[in-house]
Amino acid sequence: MIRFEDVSVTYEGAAGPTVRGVDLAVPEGELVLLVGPSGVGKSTLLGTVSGLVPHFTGGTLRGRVTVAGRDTRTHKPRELADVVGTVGQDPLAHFVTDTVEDELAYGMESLGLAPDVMRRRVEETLDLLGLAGLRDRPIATLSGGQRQRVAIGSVLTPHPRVLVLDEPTSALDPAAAEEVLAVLQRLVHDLGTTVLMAEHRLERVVQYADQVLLLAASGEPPMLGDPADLMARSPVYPPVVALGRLAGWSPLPLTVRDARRRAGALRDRLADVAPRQGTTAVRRPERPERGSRWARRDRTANGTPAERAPAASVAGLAVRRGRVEALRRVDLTVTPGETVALMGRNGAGKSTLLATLVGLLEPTSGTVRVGGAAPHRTAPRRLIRHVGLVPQEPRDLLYADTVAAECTAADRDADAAPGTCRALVSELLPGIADDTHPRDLSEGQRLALALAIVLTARPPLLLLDEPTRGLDYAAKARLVAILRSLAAEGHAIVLATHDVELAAEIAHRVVILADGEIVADGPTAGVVVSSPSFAPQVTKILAPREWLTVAQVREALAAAEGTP
Ligand SMILES: Nc1ncnc2c1ncn2[C@@H]1O[C@H](COP(=O)(O)OP(=O)(O)OP(=O)(O)O)[C@@H](O)[C@H]1O
Ligand SMILES: Nc1ncnc2c1ncn2[C@@H]1O[C@H](COP(=O)(O)OP(=O)(O)OP(=O)(O)O)[C@@H](O)[C@H]1O
Repeated sequence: MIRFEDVSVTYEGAAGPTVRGVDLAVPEGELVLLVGPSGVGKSTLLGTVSGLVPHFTGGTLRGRVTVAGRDTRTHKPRELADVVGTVGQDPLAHFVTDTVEDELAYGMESLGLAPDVMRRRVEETLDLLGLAGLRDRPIATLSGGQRQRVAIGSVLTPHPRVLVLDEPTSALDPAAAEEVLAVLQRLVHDLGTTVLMAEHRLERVVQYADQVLLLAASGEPPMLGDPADLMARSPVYPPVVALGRLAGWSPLPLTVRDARRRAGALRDRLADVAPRQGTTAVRRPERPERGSRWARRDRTANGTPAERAPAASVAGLAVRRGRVEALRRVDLTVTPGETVALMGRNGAGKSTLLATLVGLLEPTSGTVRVGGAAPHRTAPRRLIRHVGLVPQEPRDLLYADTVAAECTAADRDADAAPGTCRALVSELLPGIADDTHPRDLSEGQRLALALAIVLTARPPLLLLDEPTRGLDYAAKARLVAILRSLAAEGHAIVLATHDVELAAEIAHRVVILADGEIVADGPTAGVVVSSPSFAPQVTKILAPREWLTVAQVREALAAAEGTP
């Protein structure tokens, strides 16, 4: 259905091709999962199928890509619209109309479908993706995950034969992600739709893949094959595979269910060991990790010793956004050194709470204090000494023309030593060039830059909205290390996330929001272990014992082998 014939893409100014030697075919009626580290060229390869590369991105495409027999170089994206539906990483860039219902109908209108067909498909899609309650809403008022659902819905309604999806579940809550993947699988099985999808959170998707297309390193030819075979050699793999590799299981299980069946012997080996809380950040580190730039200072960002006064306190908070009561009766205290994961369904109010803590929204009632000040009444230049937010859309933070200029501005705004921000970028994700336009960065690279800009000011309260969108496992591990040493130094961290694996690794505490209210608040293991949606893979595999991460299991096995 999709044919790549000796394809390579070289962007202007790049030393060599970003993707090279792609010569393979994606068969009709299969779901093929594109896997690889951040910045390796996954979006680029997807773009050659939808025609966005090189028509919109620039660069040179060599070789030939055909979709249902049409050459994507000689057909403009809109001439492919009847066969290919594309969802990019940034849903906002994709919307053409103002409301949910119009957006779902738009693609069909441009293809000239009959009004009754359009009507029926819009209704079907609203139900399928849980959007019925939002049908009249202006898109501008939707939460991140709600937008992503609309973007997916809008490409489903015309029933294209091929779907090209770039991280379609990155902003979705765990249950919504499962629903969307089940819908896609049904299209593949029942209608013979062909799906080519890139995704970093392999724990969510690998079990749905008929084949995996692995881009292991930039410029290396990709490999197409059986998911379990390729997971055995891939540099990126989900926790279930990490556990399988650790335990020496072959073939590697890709689902929690398969892993549970194999886990008997592993459970026996772990029977006499209690999960140590120290491997995850559940127990606060007693001293900063050595060797990290983050640990060099033993005082908080504003130069005072870490104090025990709360980094943030919220009492009786309500926030109304238009017609929506986004938060109600919220009480929350975050102390220095504590990492809190804010979880909950799409639209539950997580971003609203972060925006209120950073003064972007005003409380409708109740009080919010950050470092003793009311954020919405504090001047931004003063506020950055207390609190910093990495927004869900890192783009919102980026204004300059180059990575270097962004970093210079960040150093200046934060009164940090020149080079501070740039060093952070390299620490998070090596290999980002100084003169790159932030627009041309890959999603993961852009997040690394936004994060570095905020961290430059070393705010005592650090807020992160979906910080692992677009990050591969290695970048995520580096982020975890950085956040842990910040917490150890006394920074308070609140992260809104759908990434249950991240919460298990790093959070001392999990707060679950539902419909604007806090419905659970407690130590991570206690909150996530009993939840089918929020439990990480290792927990599900080794239940009823409270193991959370592969790192915990690895440490326990090493200790058990070390003892006679
Ligand atoms: N329009 C462009 N002009 C120049 N360079 C680009 C452009 N688009 C992407 N690049 C570069 O090409 C490389 C691959 O980017 P791409 O977005 O394809 O990676 P990716 O594998 O999708 O990454 P991620 O997982 O972070 O989304 C990156 O180094 C990026 O900076
Ligand atoms: N500008 C706005 N006007 C009206 N309603 C809004 C506006 N922004 C957000 N909302 C609504 O407020 C509610 C909370 O949104 P919020 O973005 O805080 O959710 P969230 O938990 O961060 O969701 P997600 O996981 O999808 O990012 C949602 O129902 C959303 O549709």
